[in-house]
Amino acid sequence: MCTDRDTNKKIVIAIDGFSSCGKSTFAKAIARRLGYIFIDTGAMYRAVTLYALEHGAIRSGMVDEEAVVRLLPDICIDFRFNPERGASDIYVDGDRVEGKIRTIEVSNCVSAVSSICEVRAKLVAMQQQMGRRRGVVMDGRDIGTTVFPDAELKIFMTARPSVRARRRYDELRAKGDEVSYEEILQNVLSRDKADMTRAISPLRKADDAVVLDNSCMTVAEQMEWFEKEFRRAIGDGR
Ligand SMILES: Nc1ncnc2c1ncn2[C@@H]1O[C@H](COP(=O)(O)OP(=O)(O)O)[C@@H](O)[C@H]1O
Ligand SMILES: Nc1ccn([C@@H]2O[C@H](COP(=O)(O)OP(=O)(O)O)[C@@H](O)[C@H]2O)c(=O)n1
Repeated sequence: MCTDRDTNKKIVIAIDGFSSCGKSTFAKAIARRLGYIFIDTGAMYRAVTLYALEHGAIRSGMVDEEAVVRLLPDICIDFRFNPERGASDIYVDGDRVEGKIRTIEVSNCVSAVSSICEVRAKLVAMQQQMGRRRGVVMDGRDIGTTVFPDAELKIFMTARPSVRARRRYDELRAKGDEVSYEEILQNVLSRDKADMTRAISPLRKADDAVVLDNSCMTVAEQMEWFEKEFRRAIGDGR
């Protein structure tokens, strides 16, 4: 284990990777371990998508990019710490939307919304502002490449698509969502493709990121792996 002395040096930890591989779960556990702030940037793209759905900028699954851009100045996003969850919940215009942003309807439109240049510019600026004092763990698709290219520790997460789809399926079914495994797998695969091939800040491993494939790892095993990487990042040779 690292000592308190080690953790005094606050760094930025960037976690990027494919959809549903456990980025937020891992990032949250790291933030708790270090007393850092955890920021789920995917939740921000999902919140914009939900707002667009609720304000007519997405109809029958078709995203009207110009309409989304027109709505952008009105979308007020913030995070508030929820002691019950031990993490922050996301709010839009003062409403807690945590439960509404993880539906399959939002998942099916979010990659199209996140490819819009103006959306990325607004959210990246907010993310950079939130991490300006360091001491943050941020997860997403472009944290190590675009948001914090100077992050001291960059982790690129992956897991087999079937494993990722199964995890997300189990999670949604446990919440009572009537989804099929096949529909979740298709969503995971199509989002990966869209996120990797978009023009602006596509999903890719930063050259200096370390890869974590957690297909066969428990969260506890991931934390053991993390301790070593963290010590390396803060320059503690033990
Ligand atoms: N190492 C793991 N082993 C098994 N299930 C996991 C693991 N990490 C995360 N999960 C589960 O997988 C699902 C997706 O995790 P999440 O952190 O939301 O992924 P992401 O942020 O990459 O979309 C959640 O239900 C979570 O509890
Ligand atoms: N930094 C980020 C984070 C998410 N996103 C987009 O937002 C979507 C949802 O992100 P997420 O992290 O909630 O996705 P899951 O891995 O939880 O399914 C992704 O599929 C991307 O299209 C992004 O473009 N850049």
